[in-house]
Amino acid sequence: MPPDLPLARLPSVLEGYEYECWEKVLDDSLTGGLRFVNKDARLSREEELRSEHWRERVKKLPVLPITPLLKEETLLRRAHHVLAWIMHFYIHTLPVSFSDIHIPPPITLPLLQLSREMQLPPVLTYSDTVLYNWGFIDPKVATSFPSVTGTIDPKNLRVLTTFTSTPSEAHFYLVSARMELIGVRALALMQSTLDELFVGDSIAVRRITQYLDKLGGGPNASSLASSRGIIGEMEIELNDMTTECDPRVFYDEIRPWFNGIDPSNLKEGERKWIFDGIELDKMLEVPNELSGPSAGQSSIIHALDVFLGVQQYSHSKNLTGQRGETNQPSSTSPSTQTQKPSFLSRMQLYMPRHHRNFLTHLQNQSRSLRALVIDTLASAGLSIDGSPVAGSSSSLSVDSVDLNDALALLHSYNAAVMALKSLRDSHIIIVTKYIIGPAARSRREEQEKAPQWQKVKAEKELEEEEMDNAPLKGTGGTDLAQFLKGVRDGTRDAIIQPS
Ligand code: HEM
Repeated sequence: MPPDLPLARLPSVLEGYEYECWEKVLDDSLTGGLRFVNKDARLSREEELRSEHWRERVKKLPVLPITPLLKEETLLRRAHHVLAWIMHFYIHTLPVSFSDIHIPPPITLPLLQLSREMQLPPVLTYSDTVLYNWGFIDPKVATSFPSVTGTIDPKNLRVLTTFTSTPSEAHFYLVSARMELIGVRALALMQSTLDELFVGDSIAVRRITQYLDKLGGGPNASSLASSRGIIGEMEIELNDMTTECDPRVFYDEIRPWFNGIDPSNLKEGERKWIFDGIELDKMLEVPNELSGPSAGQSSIIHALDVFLGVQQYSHSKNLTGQRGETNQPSSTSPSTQTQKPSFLSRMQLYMPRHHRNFLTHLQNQSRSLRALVIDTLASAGLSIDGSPVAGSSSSLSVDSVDLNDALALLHSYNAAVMALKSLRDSHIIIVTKYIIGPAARSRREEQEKAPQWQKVKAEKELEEEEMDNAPLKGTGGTDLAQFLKGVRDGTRDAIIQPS
């Protein structure tokens, strides 16, 4: 989460350019009751006209330069937020037709230029829907907290922009935002652990054990503020999704607005997105990453994976999220010939650039936590099952660690890994409730409506899909159930077991 409050509005005029017109068009999309359009949408004539009128206004916006926005990161973030929301509203309110979707130059040019500057795709991302999409309910209470993200009261957050103005949508973003806030404390513990790893002596081992207990609710966590640890707190927050986000509203009304496309692999019936006016700026390239937002683009859980040395099990390089793959550590997977980027590396493209850099920095640490655990066990005379263990760089020299200290470190480390696995268990339950279940319901309803000859065909298709490992797609085009279970099971496999 950014330590600064996200900008709720661009300045009306900046260096003589009126950015207020972008904000106004976004305001009107929010208050104008624009409806999502697909082949089943039944819009009244009045709704059609309203939506058409709004899109005409978008087309007539002036093409504004982004130079005045470059002087502050918060301006860039707000501008990306505003233009990406307008673009999704624009695309998803267009009448159904067979022709390509044309995004008008007043959106194309500044959005592509901003995205180039920010190294983000020109599409709605998790940072637009969560990281930079909040304000305080009560600014007075907020200012009584120091301006450090870890101390923001999660109950004092409100959402700035939604597609549907439903409480379900606001809650959907707020749960993620609160998880990010909890995660800020995890980042602080990671930092302290990295410092101790540098020292690497027996005192460092004891301190790291305590940090891990705070993170994962390990054996000594009962004496701490939260016996579930920080990862456990994140899981509790995730489970709070069900209190105010209605799965039906989420699946039918909210999620469709997030839809992006994979330009290199359009699905049947999907329309190409053409960025009109792109040729006017020679520096711009036709975008090839246009998936919609997904919490898979959050860096906090990936950071936990990398920090715990779990990612080579949970997110092997071969795990692309595409159909029919297994989640094996990359060195042992039979499918090394795959050219597709891994899920993790694709999602990183949608993260703010400094989040991406942070993950790379974590990954490139010469001293890893997992290696410390293994080396500490070795120094206490314990070995690990079987041949060399992935994650042991053996660059540490941990001398004469007491057996009890080594075991305490091991148990705390394993508890943190299991806490992450448990978080993923809960996530799978949530995804089942919010996507897999409703998708099955909607397929059944479609089938019931269909004439008899189509029913026979649909039944066959359903059977094929079952056999093909439930190939329901996630936001980022992942093969959902199989992918998420692979990540969860991979996390569990990272447990260290001394022989
Ligand atoms: C209704 C709530 C949620 C739904 C329906 C949902 C759905 C999904 C889906 C479909 C994926 C697969 C990747 C993709 O195709 O985008 C995914 C992955 C992921 N989601 Fe969620 N998600 C929800 C809430 C959250 C929250 C609140 C977080 C935490 C910030 C989160 C974190 C992740 C992560 C880290 C992944 C990558 C897989 C992994 O590392 O385990 N999700 N989610």
